[in-house]
Amino acid sequence: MWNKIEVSLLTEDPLVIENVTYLLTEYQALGIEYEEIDQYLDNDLNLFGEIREEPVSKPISQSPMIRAYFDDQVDLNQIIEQIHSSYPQFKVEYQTVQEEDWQRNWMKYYQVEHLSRFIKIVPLWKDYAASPEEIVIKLDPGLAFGTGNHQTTRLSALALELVLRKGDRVLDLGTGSGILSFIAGALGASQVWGFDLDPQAVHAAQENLKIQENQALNRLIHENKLDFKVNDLMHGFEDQVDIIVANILPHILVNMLADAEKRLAIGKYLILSGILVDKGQEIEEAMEAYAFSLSHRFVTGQWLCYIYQRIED
Ligand SMILES: C[S@@+](CC[C@H](N)C(=O)[O-])C[C@H]1O[C@@H](n2cnc3c(N)ncnc32)[C@H](O)[C@@H]1O
Repeated sequence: MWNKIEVSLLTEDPLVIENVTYLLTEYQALGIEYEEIDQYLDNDLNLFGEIREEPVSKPISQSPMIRAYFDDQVDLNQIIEQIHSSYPQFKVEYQTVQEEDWQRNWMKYYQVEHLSRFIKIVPLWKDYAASPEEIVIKLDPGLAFGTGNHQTTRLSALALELVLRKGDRVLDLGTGSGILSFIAGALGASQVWGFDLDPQAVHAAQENLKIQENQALNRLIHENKLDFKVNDLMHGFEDQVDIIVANILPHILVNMLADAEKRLAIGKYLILSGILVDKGQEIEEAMEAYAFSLSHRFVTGQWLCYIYQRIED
């Protein structure tokens, strides 16, 4: 087992937290935690050790801190450089932590995620007494993006809950941990394909599939209706589906719209998530070139999720 590197990122600007979280996951962070740090400054320096224009003697409220963990094999300098080039306002510190300490912190951080009234994401090591109408997905959150604690996943899950009908065939692009594929399966999809460009994510999804089966959590999720594989978006995919769900960054999403139009019959749904509010217009303009009409637009915090419905050409 490798040791881990714990990277702490402190900012005075809470609005950039979600963006940086997204970046960190793209750089294969193994886990991400948030904390509100009390700032009691009794001198005239701000969080970054600079002289404040207006001296303060009373405690400054709270500042958000992100703590991300990486394997100590990663190129940390490159990651920090990339973060700083987009978000120079972050103060970054890091230290090496022992594997055991990391595990302990990690397990404390992950809790049951109540994605909706019905959909519950439960960390592998947690017990959860579900009521009969609840859907429980057990995941090992250490494996890939998609633990349920990111707003983009939550919005995609809500969109699936809204439009998925029993027997639907679903394509999940950028499957990560497989979370949306499992949700689709549990909601009654008859066949689910989960694709990801990252082989580690596909491996994680396959491992998480075994967890569902071993725990006999949900008889609707089983090997013969879920298929995970490495693929760039929906390249080479030739089946017709009822729903395509994709929680990926907008500049990647736009590359699959033409294929999505071909694989969805009239009345079927395209769910697009992973879109920062200020990128919404870009997606809406791109969608004008295709035979889709906007059915729903969900917003939470800084994130947007669209449900488009296929219409006649
Ligand atoms: C934000 S995560 C979403 C994970 C999960 N579906 C969820 O909703 O929590 C985005 C995933 O898209 C994958 N990805 C990025 N570019 C891709 C591409 N061109 N084709 C397929 N997957 C891609 C990443 O590897 C990552 O696992």
